[in-house]
Amino acid sequence: MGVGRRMKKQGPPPPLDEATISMIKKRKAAEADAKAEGGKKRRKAESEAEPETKKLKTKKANGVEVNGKGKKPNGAAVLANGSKAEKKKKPAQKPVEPVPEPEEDDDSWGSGSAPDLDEMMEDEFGDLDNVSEGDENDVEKFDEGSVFDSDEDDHPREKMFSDDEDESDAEEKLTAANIAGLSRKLDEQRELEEEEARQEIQESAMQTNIAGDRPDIFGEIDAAAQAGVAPNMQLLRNRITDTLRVIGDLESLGQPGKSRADYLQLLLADFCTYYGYAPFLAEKLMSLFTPTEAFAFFEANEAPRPVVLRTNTLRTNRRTLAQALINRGVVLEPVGKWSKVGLQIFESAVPLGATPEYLAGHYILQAASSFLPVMALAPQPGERVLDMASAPGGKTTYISALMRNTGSVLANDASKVRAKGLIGNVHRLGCKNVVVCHYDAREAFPKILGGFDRVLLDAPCTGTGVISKDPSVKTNKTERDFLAIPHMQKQLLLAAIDSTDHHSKTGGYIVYSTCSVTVEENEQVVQYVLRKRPNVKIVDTGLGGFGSEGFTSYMGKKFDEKMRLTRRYFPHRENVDGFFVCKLKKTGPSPATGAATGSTSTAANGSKSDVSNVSGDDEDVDKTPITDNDGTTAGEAGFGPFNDDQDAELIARAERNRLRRKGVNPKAVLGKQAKKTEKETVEPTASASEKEDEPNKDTKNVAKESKKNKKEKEKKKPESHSESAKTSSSTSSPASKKASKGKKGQK
Ligand SMILES: C[S@@+](CC[C@H](N)C(=O)[O-])C[C@H]1O[C@@H](n2cnc3c(N)ncnc32)[C@H](O)[C@@H]1O
Repeated sequence: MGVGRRMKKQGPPPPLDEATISMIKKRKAAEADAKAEGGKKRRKAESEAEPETKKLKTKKANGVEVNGKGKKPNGAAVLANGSKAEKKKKPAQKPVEPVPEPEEDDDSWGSGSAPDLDEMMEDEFGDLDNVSEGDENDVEKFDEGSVFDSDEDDHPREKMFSDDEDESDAEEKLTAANIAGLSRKLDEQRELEEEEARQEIQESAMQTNIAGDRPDIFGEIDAAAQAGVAPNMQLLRNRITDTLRVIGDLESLGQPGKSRADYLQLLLADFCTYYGYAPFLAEKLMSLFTPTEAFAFFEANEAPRPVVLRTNTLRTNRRTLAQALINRGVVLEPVGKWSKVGLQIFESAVPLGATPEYLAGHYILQAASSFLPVMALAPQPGERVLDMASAPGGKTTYISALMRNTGSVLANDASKVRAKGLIGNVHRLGCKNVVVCHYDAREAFPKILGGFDRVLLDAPCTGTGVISKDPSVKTNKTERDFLAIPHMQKQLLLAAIDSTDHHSKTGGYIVYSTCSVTVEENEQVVQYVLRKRPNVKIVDTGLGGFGSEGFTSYMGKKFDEKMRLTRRYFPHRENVDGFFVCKLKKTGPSPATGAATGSTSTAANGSKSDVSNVSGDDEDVDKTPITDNDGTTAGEAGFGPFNDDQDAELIARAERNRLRRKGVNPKAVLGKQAKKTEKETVEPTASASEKEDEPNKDTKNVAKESKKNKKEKEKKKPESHSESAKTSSSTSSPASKKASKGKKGQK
């Protein structure tokens, strides 16, 4: 694994890793000091403290509650004892928190207020303990502050993260091996930073002509162009930094006759050459930032984001998983306080996609930013959730885990091939509440099914937030893509809204997300649906202060004021993939624009939903195939309507296999069944009418009466006899058929 680059600082602030590494470093140094003081001294201190320790040990070993945190298993006590010394260092080791958690009073550590025993025992995994040990207050506070819907306080909330909680404060400690690994990585990183600093000094030495002078940057370009040589990348980079400096102080550094626009144009051209972007895309991306920040963004796109995995709480918990992976030589850390299930990987001696834990579904490799839409969705146990564009299922399986395998998740993806990968993940991670289908979501929802409590639309997008993963985005997207893809996103989001049950007691929420940073695919899409669907409003994502606010204006366009409640994430700011998350609350039924097709939909709870067919919207739906981030085209894998015959054959085969597994001969059972069915289809009307007649004697009497009348009529009209006999034979039972045959024979 290319650790060096992953460990690299990627612009201020780098929340995912730096703070924790220095914390580990400090801890290691403190441990080394302690060691140097000598084992004897420590042993002496320990033997002095033994009576106290023993008491605590015995208490824990017996499962006695400590500070109301609930019983602990016997095995935990030994480790708890072992980690005592480190816990006392905790106040000095407080890591940077990208998302402040309301229940944690960080200042209390510094202000000298005495933390209680459990606080003393907290470490990086300490965020898990409060919940797992049944401290409901802390859980509720966490949920309100960082995950749950802002306006859901009326509803008693289920604790969302208890599944991923760990019990033993002792096991909170990373092993010595992990600490050593992290420390080694830190040393490497320090060397790398020193090298970078040396290079920067060299660079600035080369730029001596800048200081006080007005650098002739444009002249340099002309000279290079005249010489007809390929640009020297180092010089190009220098010119970028020079240009930025001039733009920052145009008055004293700008060339006479050159405007800010000239310098920006030059900067854009240099960005394109240096980083290899199509000019229109570089311009689009540049327009999101100040020139200096744009540089940081382009720079961050050149380095991979940290490798992160999500603990599958349906199978294990984060501490157990961390320990198992550490034992396999993986160097890791919790991803940050904002997530209780993420682990950031620094180094691994084994392929992370092939460990026994991976194969057993204990985790999924998933970008940190893609946790966020699911956290914003905040699915509740027992709900009906639709994941509209779900393959390969990173978010679906997280939804399923948060719902603790209850309720139902309909995981849809237009691509059949990708849906297969999704099925693989669903099985591996043990998600039993997921149903997979592959429709074009614009057509299928809510037409086929609607009335969901929550809908996630993690929309197909241009992928401008994940350029570090897929650099081809720099050149393979056209200006047309930035019209066609937002168009599709709008249609999908309308479908998502119309598929949501505004009456839902627990939900009525829609989360829209993309891994793109352009305004066209984010704020503009949301603004469009707000106009088309006045029955939705933007609500707080519940993701706290992590990320930046969405734009309320862009290039002269004004957006809804609440757009600031949406969240943007950038590689250079949060050190995660570029991402956009918006949460909407449905407040009333959608306008019935579906009248064009006259369709009504079935709600996920079986009732008829307030359908409004998206295709009935007053816009044309552009069905041009759109390429996904991975280069495949949605629906290219033969997406189409269900094939009933094919399905029947598949169902029959599955049934035969099921019987064989049970040791039953399918021919015997199915043969009998087939005969029975055949029999029933020959005489369906008679038997059905018999059954219908049974409960009501009056009906029987009426039937007898009418038979009598018929017979009388037949006697009166012998010429019509043969006809009525035909009719009766087609609807009567075999017995009556025999009788009628007999009569005929008699005749
Ligand atoms: C960003 S990816 C989804 C990633 C997924 N949510 C996850 O977390 O693993 C977008 C997905 O949308 C699917 N897609 C594209 N057009 C679609 C459509 N019209 N209806 C449903 N899905 C579509 C693509 O096949 C692709 O898998």
